[in-house]
Amino acid sequence: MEVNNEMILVLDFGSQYNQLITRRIREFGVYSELHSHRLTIEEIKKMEPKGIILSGGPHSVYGENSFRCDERIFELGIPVLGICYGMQLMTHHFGGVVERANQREYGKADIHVKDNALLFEGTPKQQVVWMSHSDKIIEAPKDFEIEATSDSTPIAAMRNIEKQLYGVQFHPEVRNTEYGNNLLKQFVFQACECAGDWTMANFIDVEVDKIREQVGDRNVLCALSGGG
Ligand SMILES: NC(=O)CC[C@H](N)C(=O)O
Repeated sequence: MEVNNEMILVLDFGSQYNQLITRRIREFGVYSELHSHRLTIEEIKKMEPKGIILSGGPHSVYGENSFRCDERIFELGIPVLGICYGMQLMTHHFGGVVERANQREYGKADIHVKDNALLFEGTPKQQVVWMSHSDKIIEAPKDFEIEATSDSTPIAAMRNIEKQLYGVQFHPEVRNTEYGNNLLKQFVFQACECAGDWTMANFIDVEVDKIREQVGDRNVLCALSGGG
């Protein structure tokens, strides 16, 4: 049986919304896994992800013990989307400026989207997103374009076209972000060029085939039900 191996890797920096990211992507028909930010570059390469998402997280990029990932992921030639803390980490790595703020922005915000913003294709110029952050980016790194702004967060989304890097300060995985699903779909299908023919059903079929090989036809039901 033909198996679709495409996978979007989500690196976990500790946000409470992280399971939702993989859940949404699986709902689009693309397999996605959540893994620790501590994965080594070798482990990541072995997984052959079609794209990588850096999640949000409670830390500040300037903290001494803040979670980090192997920054060589930015050089793999694979599209990367940074969400909130993930975007701040990307900014910090590429020499942009993240401002440490004491005031927290939590709740809905209106953003204004620039023309030709890939992740926002097909959605209105003015849209509502869900923000949950204190720090914010006040200077995008060199070669990054600002794709969306809001009154309180001037760099709400950014992109480096050549390196296929994307960042959003808000949370597209949360339902309160009006076009969040659309944004994740754009990343998965346009930026990462996934085919999206994965379903839970063919995943189970593959497992069944593997079990059948091991235990033979007659015992496969038994093995599946966990009985003996
Ligand atoms: N939700 C997040 O990822 C927050 C990022 C960072 N800790 C901030 O406060 O801005």
